[in-house]
Amino acid sequence: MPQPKYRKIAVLGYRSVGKSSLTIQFVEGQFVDAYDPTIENTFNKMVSMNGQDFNLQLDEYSIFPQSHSMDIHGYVLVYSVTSMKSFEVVQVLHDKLLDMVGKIQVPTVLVGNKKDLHMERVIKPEEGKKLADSWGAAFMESSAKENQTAVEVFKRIILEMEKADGNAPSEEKKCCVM
Ligand SMILES: Nc1nc2c(ncn2[C@@H]2O[C@H](COP(=O)(O)OP(=O)(O)OP(=O)(O)O)[C@@H](O)[C@H]2O)c(=O)[nH]1
Repeated sequence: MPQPKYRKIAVLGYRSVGKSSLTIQFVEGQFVDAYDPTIENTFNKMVSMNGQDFNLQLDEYSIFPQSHSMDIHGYVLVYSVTSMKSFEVVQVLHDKLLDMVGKIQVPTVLVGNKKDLHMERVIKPEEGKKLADSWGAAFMESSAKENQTAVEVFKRIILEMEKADGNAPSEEKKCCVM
């Protein structure tokens, strides 16, 4: 068994889009209904994907992570499908982070969260997909109420980081959360 790979992932987005909820759903398997504003928070989780263990550090930020940016391996950029403002903010964040890392592409998953709130939706899936395509990033919609979509988000960013390392998958990878 190869050594676990340590991977640091930044979860970024406008306030109240569900960064904490998605991360907690992935790490602890539960949905927290209360809103507890976070400025910065860190979680750790071991995940196994296709025979490789990943020791994930998940850093959630509501402000831009100026000083920590250099050692981040992948970005989960979150907006809420119910908030136009959050969709605008995620574009600003993406521009800023490319400027900061000085690359034209970094492993990124764009996530449209709160997809369960059908009546309040203002951003269509196609709009999110189009934006992610323009970045060369992956796109997903999620609901932090469903464990499966939260797991998919983090499975996807692992895949994007592996691709950036030249480890493109030959087939659909299996992911199991430990
Ligand atoms: N219906 C629904 N509510 C959600 C979802 N994700 C988060 N929420 C709710 O939205 C509110 C904000 O969620 P948080 O996870 O605290 O959002 P955040 O992005 O971490 O917020 P900040 O800490 O301010 O940056 C909470 O009341 C959550 O319960 C979702 O997918 N669906």
